[in-house]
Order: sequence, then structure tokens, then C-alpha cells
Amino acid sequence: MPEQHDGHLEIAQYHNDMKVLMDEADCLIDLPAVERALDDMAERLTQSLSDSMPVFYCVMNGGLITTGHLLTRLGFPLEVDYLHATRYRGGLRGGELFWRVSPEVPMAGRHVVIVDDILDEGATLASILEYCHQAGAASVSSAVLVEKMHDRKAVPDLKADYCGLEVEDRYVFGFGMDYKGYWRNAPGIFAPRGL
Ligand SMILES: O=P(O)(O)OC[C@H]1O[C@H](OP(=O)(O)OP(=O)(O)O)[C@H](O)[C@@H]1O
Ligand code: HPA
Repeated sequence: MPEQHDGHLEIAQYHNDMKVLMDEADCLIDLPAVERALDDMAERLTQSLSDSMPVFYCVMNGGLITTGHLLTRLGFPLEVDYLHATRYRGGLRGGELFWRVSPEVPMAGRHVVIVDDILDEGATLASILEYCHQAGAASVSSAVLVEKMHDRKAVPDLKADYCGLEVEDRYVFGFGMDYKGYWRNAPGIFAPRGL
């Protein structure tokens, strides 16, 4: 079965490429610094939201790890749901926003917090925030682990209400963020060498 054989070879080659990518990557933010940023975000979220019975919506897939780490730092009652909107779809450049899964917990009258890994050009967050307002949320806040520093924002001056860290203008991966679908599990924030 040559096709299957070729497939195995491709995967083996890709495995090797991905290992080399990680070995050569620049670590922009190490794990202790990420942990400190999460502590700080959690403290600010607690100050603002601890009495409001908020709903946290994880933006899949990238928001998964930040959401998990953030939620375990919050000692007040809250609900959790997710939505899946993507505009990179495994690539390194963003395109049209594609809604894969809409949230299930109704937003009307609720204090909503959107959690994602990165605010890059901001088109994803801007669309999601608009969705939340249209859905009748009582308030809408956004929390992102990192914001990328550049002047290509989709909406001028768009900022997250809670931001953990700033990163330079390079393609980054780790702590939820992928490089071509891989390395969301990398423990810190990295940039491929030369990118
Ligand atoms: O600020 P922007 O330029 O809009 O980019 C930020 C978005 O891009 C990534 O998602 P992606 O579309 O890659 O999907 P993923 O979460 O499945 O990786 C990331 O998780 C953010 O949601
Ligand atoms: O730099 C990035 N890395 C991973 N995912 C992303 N989504 C937007 N920007 C990025």
C-alpha cells in the first residue's frame, strides 16, 4: 500500500521538522514569566468580577490553555463555555473569520469574559466582542495572554481589558498558540528562528 507508506514517511519528516523548529526556536517568554502574568491577570479579574457571577467563554482552540490556567486561579463562582471562531486555520496569515461553534450559554443579561491566547491584528476579538454585545450581554470584557505589538490592528486602539504580556512582532507559538497546528503544548512563548 504505497499511499499509506508515503503518508508515514510524510509524518516522520514532519515530526522531524517540528522537532528541529522547537530546538531552534527563540524563547521569548519563559514559563515562570507566563505564570506570573496569569497570576496578575487573575488578581485583576478577581477585583472586578468576583461578585458578578460571570460567564467565561474560551475561544477555541488557542484559548484553551490560557483559559484553563486562568480559571484555576479564580476563587469565585463563575460559569464556563466556549466558542470556536478562527481566521488562521492552521496557516501563518489571518483571513476571513470562520465561526465553527457558537456559544451555548446565553449571554443576555450576563457579565461576559472572552478569553483567548493572543490579540494579534484583533479582527477575531473585535468580531467576537460585537457578537457578545448583539447577544445582549450586560457587560463584555476580554482577557488575552499576549498582545502582539505592531500597528496593523483591525480596529485602531483595540486593547484587551486584561492582557498578560506583550510580544514583539513575530509569529509566536506555545501556551495554546500553534505553529501549523503543532506545539500548542510548548511551555512558554516561542518564535521560530528567522520568522
Ligand atoms: O488578532 P487576530 O489576528 O485576529 O488573531 C488572533 C486569533 O488567531 C488565533 O486563532 P486561529 O484563527 O489561529 O485559530 P486557533 O485558535 O484554532 O489557532 C488566536 O487563537 C486568536 O483567536
Ligand atoms: O503569532 C501567532 N501565533 C499563533 N497564532 C496566532 N494567531 C494570530 N497570531 C498568531
